[in-house]
Amino acid sequence: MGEYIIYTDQLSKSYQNLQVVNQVSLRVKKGEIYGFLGLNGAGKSTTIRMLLGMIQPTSGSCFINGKKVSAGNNQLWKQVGYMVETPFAYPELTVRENLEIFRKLHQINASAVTSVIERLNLTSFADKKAKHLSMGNAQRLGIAKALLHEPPVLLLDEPTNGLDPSGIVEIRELLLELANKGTTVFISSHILGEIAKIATKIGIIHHGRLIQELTKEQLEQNRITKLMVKTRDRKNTVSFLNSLGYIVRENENGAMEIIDREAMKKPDELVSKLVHANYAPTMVLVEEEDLESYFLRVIGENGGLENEAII
Ligand SMILES: Nc1ncnc2c1ncn2[C@@H]1O[C@H](COP(=O)(O)OP(=O)(O)OP(=O)(O)O)[C@@H](O)[C@H]1O
Repeated sequence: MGEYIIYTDQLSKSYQNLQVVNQVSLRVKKGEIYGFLGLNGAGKSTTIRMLLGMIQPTSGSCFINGKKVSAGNNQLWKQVGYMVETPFAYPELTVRENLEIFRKLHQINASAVTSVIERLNLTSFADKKAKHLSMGNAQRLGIAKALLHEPPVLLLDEPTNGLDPSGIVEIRELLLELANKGTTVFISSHILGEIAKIATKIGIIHHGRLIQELTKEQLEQNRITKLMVKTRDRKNTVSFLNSLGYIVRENENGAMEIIDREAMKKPDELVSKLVHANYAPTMVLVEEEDLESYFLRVIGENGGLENEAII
């Protein structure tokens, strides 16, 4: 356990008969950015709330920096900065006043507020009431609060919700900088593309189970390529390809998309079969599976999307 900053052992949570987190064993090392991915309702927030001692697990346990997480462990809060789904703020108070309250509560030095405001690009909103902030800036305030005491561990639930593209880049760079300095970052999202840009490790949770845990490098290796083909007679080409055992779907550009490991290895063979059957391709493209497709494929291989909100 020693080398892990965040460690959970068979962590489980049930509500009535519904098991929402099922024997999740997470291992996160110092300085790692761990991307915790899952569809809506997969169990991400419940796991994060257990890591923060906000919810009692039904069974199993979690440790942060070697200390067991429990509701009464006040020391834990010094180690962890967190932001869970809705960034917490006093709506009638300004950004600065919100941060001041937190600063006094945790006896942090006075300069911390101004520096975190600058860091999160909130200077021009510092005197604005929290209730008048845009969703993206409210999110920044939430992250500012999490960072105020410069904790060694950051737990962020969907931190880029509501941020515009430049805000997403800013937060990404900030998290990378923090991780480079040794902060351990645990970040949940349902958008793999965004997480993959910064995460050094990725865990995929589905129906409460951790179905895959892999490093950035493994993710690259596991991504499969796909073959895209266009012909002049799409309908019959699809039937022909189906008769050969290929699963074909139409993509948004009207091309036929074939995901098949064997076909990828020898795209020329597939093309020559098409030519011989009089379905000569007007376009052939080999494309690497995008991260979103990878995520959905892994989930599909583990029980599929039934009863899920599609992301
Ligand atoms: N207090 C509760 N009582 C009953 N069921 C709950 C409770 N809290 C969460 N759940 C259920 O647990 C499941 C997991 O919820 P959770 O919020 O952990 O998912 P999530 O992965 O964070 O989803 P999202 O991306 O939508 O936030 C959901 O089916 C949810 O309805």
